Amino acid sequence: MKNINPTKTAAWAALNEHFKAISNVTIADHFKADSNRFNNFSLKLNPDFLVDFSKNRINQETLNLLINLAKETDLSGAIESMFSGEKINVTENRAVLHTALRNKSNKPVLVDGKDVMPEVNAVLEKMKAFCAKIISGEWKGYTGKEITDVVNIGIGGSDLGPCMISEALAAYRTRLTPHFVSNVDGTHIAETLKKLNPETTLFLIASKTFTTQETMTNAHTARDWFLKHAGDKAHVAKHFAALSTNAKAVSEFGIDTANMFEFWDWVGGRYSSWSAIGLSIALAVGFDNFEKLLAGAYEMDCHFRNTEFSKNIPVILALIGIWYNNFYKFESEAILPYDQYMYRFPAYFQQGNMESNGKYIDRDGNKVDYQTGPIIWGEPGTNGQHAFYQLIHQGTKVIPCDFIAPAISHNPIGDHHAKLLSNFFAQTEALAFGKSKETVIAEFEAKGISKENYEKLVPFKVFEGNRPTNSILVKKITPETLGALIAMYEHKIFTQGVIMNIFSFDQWGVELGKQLAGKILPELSCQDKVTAHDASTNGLINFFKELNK
Ligand SMILES: O=P(O)(O)OC[C@H]1O[C@@H](O)[C@H](O)[C@@H](O)[C@@H]1O
Repeated sequence: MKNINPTKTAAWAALNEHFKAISNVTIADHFKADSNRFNNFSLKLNPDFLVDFSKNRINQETLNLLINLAKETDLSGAIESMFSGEKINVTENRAVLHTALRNKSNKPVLVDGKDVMPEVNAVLEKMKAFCAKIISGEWKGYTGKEITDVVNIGIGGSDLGPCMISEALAAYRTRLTPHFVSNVDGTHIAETLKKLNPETTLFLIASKTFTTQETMTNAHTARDWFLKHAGDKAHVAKHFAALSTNAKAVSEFGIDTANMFEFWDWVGGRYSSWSAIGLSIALAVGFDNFEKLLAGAYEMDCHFRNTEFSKNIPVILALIGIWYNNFYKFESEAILPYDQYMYRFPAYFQQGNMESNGKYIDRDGNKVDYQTGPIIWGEPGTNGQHAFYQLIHQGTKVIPCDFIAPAISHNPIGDHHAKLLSNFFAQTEALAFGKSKETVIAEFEAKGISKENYEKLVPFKVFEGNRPTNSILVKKITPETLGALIAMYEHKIFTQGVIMNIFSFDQWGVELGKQLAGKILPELSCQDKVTAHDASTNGLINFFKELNK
């Protein structure tokens, strides 16, 4: 990958000039100027997957210049570097190959001259055989009963993806009930264990490193709970499996390596749901659906790798994001799924995006003087409408939003879905086009309300509009569609990281807190007052100790 400061490119200078010329042009103006705007500013991955980006503050010139930026920063070269297994995660000296995990072409992908596909396929086969045994009931617990519940114990990338995907595909559930324990707060595991019978529970200890404090603490608590009931340590093999890159730590924990599902250091934690970390997904929705998820992601991978930038969905979404974050200085983006099953999707990409691109050091080790990753947040529609959309419509901050919806519901009850989707369509229309003072007045007058009664209310009821959105409308949230959607955001994040000249696949920013927590932990149980920290931290720790006396 070439290290190019995006702000030093000719495209950036041209974008600056273009921004001055266009910043007062509204989304409504853009629609007036182009009667074919919907067709010109929307793309399809396939007949069932549409991305409409027409309700943005862009015109063709904006896109052309942004595409020049992608070309000048060598996005094409970077895409090939990633897919072909180059060690683009430089600070950890690793390749970045979540795409190999769903490489349905099975064409070789080389890391250090060795094809990774045979290992990838072997683990998939092992997962498939394991799922078949557990789901069919052939696998029995220590008292001879079938497994009924699967508890994934992991955190971050070893939790958010498995949980989000298992929930998003809940309509495809097998007979197994999945549970997810992540927080080191004892409440999380305690409340989960209350619902479980040790005779019929399978624990998956999901940790790339198998050293993460939260996960190992929860794993030990789960094992103690299990052994309290089962007694004999020999029974652990029937009830614990590990998903990890660290075979040594797995066997030290006491899990038979026959029950270990391996992945590799070239799979980033937040990109690992496609690997053995996805075992809880495969158990929850069936291995065939897990494979369909991979196939959907592969479709998006091929689109991303082979499509020219002007028609490339993740690239276009990434460029629009850069445009807002850097030129308009809009700081956050909301992801708003109009699908209840997808309720964890925003949280998933909060990690996906913010842990990947929340960085102020560029690939040369210098502090950047431009914006890198945005703040990502969101909730499912329509709940958000009755909570925070007020600010999106009339606040002083502009928040570009992605609206995501399926045309067909898994639960077609009465007119629920029509109502849901009418809101989905209405919101992006309202955000883009708003409501003028004239319309507000006309509405009052149509109701026969006198001017002196409505006059003071008018400013509050005006919506200035011009709030940007993307709409992603798919036929149904199937495993394939979900796989494609996830891969779409992954590649958007990758594209932004490449252009912003940062390393998207490390996460050094999470280390300092862990390091300090490690120092503080023994201080919490010692008798003496602590004095080693700043006045605030000392004061807080000492007050905590007092409260615990
Ligand atoms: O899978 P592991 O090794 O337990 O790591 C879990 C998480 O640990 C966090 O510290 C990292 O920031 C995440 O990226 C990672 O997903």
